[in-house]
Amino acid sequence: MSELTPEQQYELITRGLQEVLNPQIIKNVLEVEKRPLKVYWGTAPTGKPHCGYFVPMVKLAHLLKAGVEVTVLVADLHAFLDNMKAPLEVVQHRAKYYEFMVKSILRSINVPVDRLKFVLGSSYQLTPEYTLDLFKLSNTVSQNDAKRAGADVVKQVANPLLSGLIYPLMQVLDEEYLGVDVQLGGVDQRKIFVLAEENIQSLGYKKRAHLMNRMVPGLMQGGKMSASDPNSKIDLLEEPKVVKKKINQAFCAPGNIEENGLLAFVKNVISPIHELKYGENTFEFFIDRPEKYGGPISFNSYEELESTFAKEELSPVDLKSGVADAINVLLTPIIEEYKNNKDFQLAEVEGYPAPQPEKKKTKKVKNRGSKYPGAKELEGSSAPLPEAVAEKLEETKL
Ligand SMILES: N[C@@H](Cc1ccc(O)cc1)C(=O)O
Repeated sequence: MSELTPEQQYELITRGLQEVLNPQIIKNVLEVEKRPLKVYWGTAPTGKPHCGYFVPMVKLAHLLKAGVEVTVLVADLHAFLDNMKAPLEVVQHRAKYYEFMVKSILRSINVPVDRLKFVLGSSYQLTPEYTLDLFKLSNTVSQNDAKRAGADVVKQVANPLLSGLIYPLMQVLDEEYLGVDVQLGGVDQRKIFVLAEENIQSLGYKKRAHLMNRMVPGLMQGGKMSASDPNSKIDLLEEPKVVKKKINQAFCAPGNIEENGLLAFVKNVISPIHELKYGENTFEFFIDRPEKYGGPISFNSYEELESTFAKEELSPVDLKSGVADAINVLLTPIIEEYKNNKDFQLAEVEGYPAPQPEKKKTKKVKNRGSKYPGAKELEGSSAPLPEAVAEKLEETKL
């Protein structure tokens, strides 16, 4: 159990978030029930994770520090249902890459990963019980409401498929089947969270609280860091020189602190990571500025960096160089781990770790009050890669 007081736990759990829905549910667990809070964060393995991933990772770090029991849902079926962003045959294999990535990022910011539980969506979402609940929910939620709920999450296309309506309903059910008190996600998940709050009780299940992270703005003007626009994002395995190049091309006008994806990244990613790594209220931001522009300079608080930039005492070129260096420092340990881990590399290239037909390592999840005790942990789940899948993978390479 955590040595923190309920107030300290609550502060860590909600630190830096954009919004919290139903905070009283969280407070009740911490203050009245006095047991560890259970939270899940879901991710659909649709492509290569980018630097925006640091935001939920920082939050998971806060949650673990606060003594929360954290489950990471690798939502393979959701990746499939999201307009086939990942074909069914491929998606489970790609899930492994996501698990490596999440663990690697957390280790890179000094967060122990042994208390994290990974669950693969398809391990419980195909059970008769879940299916029946899905049918029940589809009798409660209107097509319009389901469509609206998915609007910021499900890829919007000219001829929307029915799967886009099923997607949000399943995200609602996951809260119950993962046995949690709270769901965490980016603020882009808000409409699905509200759908859950409004409908889950119709199935006789309890309403959950919702924690919402800020979105990391993209590097170009306007919009969020998006997997579908390569210039707006930096991949987690990006080469240092590519990082420099992309940051150099980023939108950043002198003195403009409002539309500034770089400052937002420092504020929402680099600053909380420094706090996690070096202790509360620690911020060190160094810019190796050439002598002719004033020489090297460092900042001890984000506010100082921001106000110096606002006063135009720090130029966009120099800010960019500092941010690129800081990002490369963040990525180095992840790239190192990737280079040293064959399974991680295979998972990236093929979306799949080496086949191990003999040893079936699938573990049963200890039932921590989850609805479906058969939910499998993702670790070690593997099946041989059929030829057809290998071909599909080739076609759909990230
Ligand atoms: N909707 C989430 C993924 C997700 C899927 C299912 C869940 O239960 C939770 C989250 C995303 O956009 O990344």
